[in-house]
Amino acid sequence: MTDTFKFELLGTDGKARRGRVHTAHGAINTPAFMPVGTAATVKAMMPESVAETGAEILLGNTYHLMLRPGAERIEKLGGLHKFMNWDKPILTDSGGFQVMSLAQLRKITEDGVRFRSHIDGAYYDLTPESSTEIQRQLDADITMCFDECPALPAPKERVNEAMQLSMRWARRSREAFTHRPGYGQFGIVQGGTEKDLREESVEKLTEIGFEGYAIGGLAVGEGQELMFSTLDFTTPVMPTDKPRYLMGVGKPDDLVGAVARGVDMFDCVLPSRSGRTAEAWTRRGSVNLRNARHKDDPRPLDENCTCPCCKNYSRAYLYHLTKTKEILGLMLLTWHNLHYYQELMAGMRTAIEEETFDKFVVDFHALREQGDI
Ligand SMILES: Nc1nc2c(CCNCC3CCCCC3)c3[nH]c(NCCc4ccccc4)nc3cc2c(=O)[nH]1
Repeated sequence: MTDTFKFELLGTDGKARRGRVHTAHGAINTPAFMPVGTAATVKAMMPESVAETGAEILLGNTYHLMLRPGAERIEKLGGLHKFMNWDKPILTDSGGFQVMSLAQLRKITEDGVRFRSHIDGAYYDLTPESSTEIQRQLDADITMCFDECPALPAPKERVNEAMQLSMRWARRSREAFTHRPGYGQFGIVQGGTEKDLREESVEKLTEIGFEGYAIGGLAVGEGQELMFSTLDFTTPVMPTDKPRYLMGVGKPDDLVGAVARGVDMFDCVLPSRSGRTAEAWTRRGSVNLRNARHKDDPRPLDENCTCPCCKNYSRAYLYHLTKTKEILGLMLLTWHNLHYYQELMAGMRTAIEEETFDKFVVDFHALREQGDI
């Protein structure tokens, strides 16, 4: 446990960084991948299994939890850590992004967002103040600013409007934040793929001052090349002594490319969601367990993987579980994918420490070109 929120930069290799974030509920080694626990659970996983994969922090979600079971209820029950039996750090997103992607109807005004719940059709409001308060009630170690993330492609004028609104909301979020030892709030850089807008957004957020800075507004349809080129001119102007969190990213090769461009933290539904759609991620690429070619295959998913799925089960068995829609299939594939993502991050942390990150990247891509896995 620690009493102050802080980021230690432990080493660098090129633009790649090795660090450690200290929070009220413990430390997070970076580069870090944060599994997503949308409705206070990482789907198909027990919390102790999530910890066993190596995850040191997971994500909760303001949008889902405010609708059901309600932030007040979770607060009364002792907060999200107790509610979901996870005693390590939790980061909660501010809900704005989920409103735009999930709610039936929504109206954005200067004050915030009014939306209709996708669950019961009732109307709700989310503002920088109410989002920040809900995240406090959830007792999140890391709170995200309330922002507006425009879908891409979008005209520069639209991207600028969303960025300027998000910067005004960032100041309101900061003013509503309750400073407590070990708890931090991250600003979210917006600006689409526009260099000048990204630079202005970083400038405005660092003027307000946060414990960390997220790069939002990406992984929304711009493609990997534009995402990487945006990182190329955004991370260099971000504070070096604070964590950088790229939101919603991503596939394994996205993670490697973004770490190489100076990103420290990531979250994505991909490893858990694809675990439920029978897609397994391995060091040699992805494997679709619905494919009949696995029907008689006695080999594990990945001979080199040490997860319970690869140690004890064959592809033939995983194919069987997939075809029969057995719950164990979801559990094993989710566990494998989260384990693989954590192994990938651990490998990058070691490579940066040993200053062999360039070789890590070469080996990572070479393995994936072999195909036929
Ligand atoms: N505030 C905020 N959040 C963003 C998010 C949500 C990050 N995940 C939260 C997490 C909380 C718990 C519930 C789940 C979500 C993003 N996700 C993506 N791409 C995802 C692209 C993607 C990747 C794989 C599958 C589907 C979609 N771009 C994002 C941009 C922003 C942004 O600017 N502002």
